Amino acid sequence: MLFQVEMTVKLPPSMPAEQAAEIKATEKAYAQELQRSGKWRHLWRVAGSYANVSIFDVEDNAELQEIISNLPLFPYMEISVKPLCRHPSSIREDDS
Ligand SMILES: O=C(O)C[C@H]1C=CC(=O)O1
Repeated sequence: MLFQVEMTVKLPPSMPAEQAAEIKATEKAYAQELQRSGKWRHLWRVAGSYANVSIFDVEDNAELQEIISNLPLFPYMEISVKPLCRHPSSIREDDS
């Protein structure tokens, strides 16, 4: 199942820079592992924002929830999820 997920990061301004850097590094490793596994299919920065638009390819809603809730930045993000299905005019083989 494919999902579009939008994540907006809102770290508290009071968080020490060292702690923020550690969380971001852990997040990066987790995100890259999920990309290598194929579960996190696309990851795009929203220009001008500390936000991303991502496409996840997971078994079901429960797996998406598990992945997202384990993101190290999860407590500091606003997240929206939209389920996707194949567009009838798509020419891409891997859209479903
Ligand atoms: O930077 C972000 O958009 C937040 C998050 C998503 C992947 C990652 O490495 O950090």
